[in-house]
Amino acid sequence: MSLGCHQTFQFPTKGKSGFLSWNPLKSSRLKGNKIGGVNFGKFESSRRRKDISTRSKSMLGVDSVVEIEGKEGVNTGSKYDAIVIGSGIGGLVAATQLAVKGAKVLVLEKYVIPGGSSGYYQRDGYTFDVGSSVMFGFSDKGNLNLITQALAAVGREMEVIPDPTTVHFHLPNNLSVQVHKEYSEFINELTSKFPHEKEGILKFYGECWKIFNSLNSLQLKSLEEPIYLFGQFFQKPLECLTLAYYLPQNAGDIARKYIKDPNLLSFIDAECFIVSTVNALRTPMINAGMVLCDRHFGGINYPVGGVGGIATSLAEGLIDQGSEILYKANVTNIILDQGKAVGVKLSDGREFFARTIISNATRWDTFGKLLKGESLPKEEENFQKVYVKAPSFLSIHMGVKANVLPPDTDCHHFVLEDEWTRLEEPYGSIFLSIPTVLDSSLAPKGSHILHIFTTSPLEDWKGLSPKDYEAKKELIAEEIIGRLEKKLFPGLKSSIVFKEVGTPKTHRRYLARDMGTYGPMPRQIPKGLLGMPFNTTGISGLYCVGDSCFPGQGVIAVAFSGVMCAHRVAADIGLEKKSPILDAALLRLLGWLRTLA
Ligand SMILES: NC(=O)c1ccc[n+]([C@@H]2O[C@H](COP(=O)([O-])OP(=O)(O)OC[C@H]3O[C@@H](n4cnc5c(N)ncnc54)[C@H](O)[C@@H]3O)[C@@H](O)[C@H]2O)c1
Ligand SMILES: CC(C)=CCC/C(C)=C/C=C/C(C)=C/C=C/C(C)=C/C=C/C=C(C)/C=C/C=C(C)/C=C/C=C(\C)CCC=C(C)C
Repeated sequence: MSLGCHQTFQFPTKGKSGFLSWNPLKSSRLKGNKIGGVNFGKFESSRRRKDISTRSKSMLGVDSVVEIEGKEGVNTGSKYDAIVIGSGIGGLVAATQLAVKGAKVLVLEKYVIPGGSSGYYQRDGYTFDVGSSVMFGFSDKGNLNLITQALAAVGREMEVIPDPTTVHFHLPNNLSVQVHKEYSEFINELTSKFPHEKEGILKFYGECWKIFNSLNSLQLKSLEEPIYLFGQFFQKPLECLTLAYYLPQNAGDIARKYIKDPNLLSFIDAECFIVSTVNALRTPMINAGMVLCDRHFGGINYPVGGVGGIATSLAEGLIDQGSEILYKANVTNIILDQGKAVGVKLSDGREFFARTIISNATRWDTFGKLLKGESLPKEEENFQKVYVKAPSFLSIHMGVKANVLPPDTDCHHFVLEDEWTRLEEPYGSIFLSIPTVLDSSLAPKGSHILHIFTTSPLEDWKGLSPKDYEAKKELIAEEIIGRLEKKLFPGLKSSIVFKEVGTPKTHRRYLARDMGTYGPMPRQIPKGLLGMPFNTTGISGLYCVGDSCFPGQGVIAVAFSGVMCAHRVAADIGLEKKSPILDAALLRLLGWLRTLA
């Protein structure tokens, strides 16, 4: 796979057989369980898979089909009930949830494997996670374990390794805080650093628990579907009112009600920054409540074999349901007919049609690139007024000699050494994950993986000659590694046995995200989550899913957006209950609420 002189960061490698050499099945199991009255056991699905795959392949007659399999859909007009553009976790969850409801779905993915920023790649015996290795929503309890539930819906489960510490913070003034899985241990640790703020700490995190417990008590479906929404209000009025109360609020304001110490407030900024790329004053309280408690409730669990196994398992599960996924399928246009989205066109000229189109590309890509020549719908104008693209990032994937890590090193670290003001600056904060602390099978014996990343704008990498680009990558990587050597691991530089650096250009190219963006971030102080659009769009038949939809960035967040999207689409194509009159009223109300943000 040649990437041209601007990229050294290559995604999955091929094994001797010519197939992708990583076998996620070593960590993903097919469950022969009953879901929705249908048995999704192995025999049934593989039999169905066999006869369909031949038919679909000859129908398309193309070599670039990596997997394309299907069955007759429930639709009458188009061959598909839904086309999903992109196979990030958001797209895959929407696709699989629709498929288990009985829809026939086609997922079109530009790259050669599923997962997007939750994908993987392999080099020299290492399996690297492309993006974050911190998995929320992957436990075996509650209603918020959306990753576990998404896999189970298509008869899959993955073996996971619980992480005893979500993250180890290394902050200015030598403040070191380990976020233990046990809530009481975390609170003891934090209050030992800020004894004068014990009450404030308990009150702030206590409010987070109020939100988490309310969320965890609901059955999560589309907030744009009135029969479900009003039903939840009826069944759980207190919980729904609690969530409605917090919906327009931000974590920083609530923290300031109880906490005065500026260092502790900065710590809460760092807590929020790692999940929203902005400080607490700009982080929606609902999102803060979700992540600051899930890590203690269900805990952070790492999938054996790497994060890439989640997407691979979902894609396999989708096929088992008789739906299809096509790789190397770069969608360049969404086709409209009398203002309704009816199909897509690929860069190689092929066209596919469906009753609905779901875009897992960012809203900037969807409306800026895929809908050519259309004026921006009012809703999208509002979105772009409230949200901007967060910067991209620089990632360093390294293999190091195992003995450079002290015993009991934690898996995830966040480093900001000297000045709190550098938190949100490019290259200011460093994220570090060492997934081999939990799963040693990801690296050759005697070595560890270090995945280091830091925010970096695409502008920094524009207009450079190939030589200068390479030199800049080396220089910045050297500086970041030097900081980690000084702060955490003496001797780090000399222990490196493998190193690959990805820049915002790499992320733009491989994740197909405009400017390589990390996701949306509020332009100014937002009204919590109020301004974040859900899944319907101003174009009939077109839906969005992923991190530029409610509730925003994060694998668990996009999984929720996938669940919501599938429910709304299923109602619109007749697979779930729907009330056109209530729909129109709710969608108008939600549209109006967003204008208040
Ligand atoms: N380092 C990190 O931790 C990191 C980096 C970026 C994003 N993220 C997180 O990952 C999640 C994003 O998930 P997501 O589901 O929104 O999307 P995603 O960006 O992970 O996946 C989108 C997928 O759509 C494909 N795609 C885009 N445009 C396409 C086109 N025109 N034709 C065909 N395929 C196309 C891409 O190749 C990609 O596979 C969020 O949680 C985000 O915050 C994490
Ligand atoms: C409709 C209306 C108007 C109203 C009504 C009321 C109600 C009922 C409401 C409801 C609501 C809801 C349901 C909501 C929900 C929400 C959710 C689920 C959310 C979620 C979220 C999540 C998130 C945000 C997540 C995130 C995460 C992330 C981003 C992560 C990341 C990570 C990383 C980056 C890593 C780090 C690393 C180191 C440190 C190394």
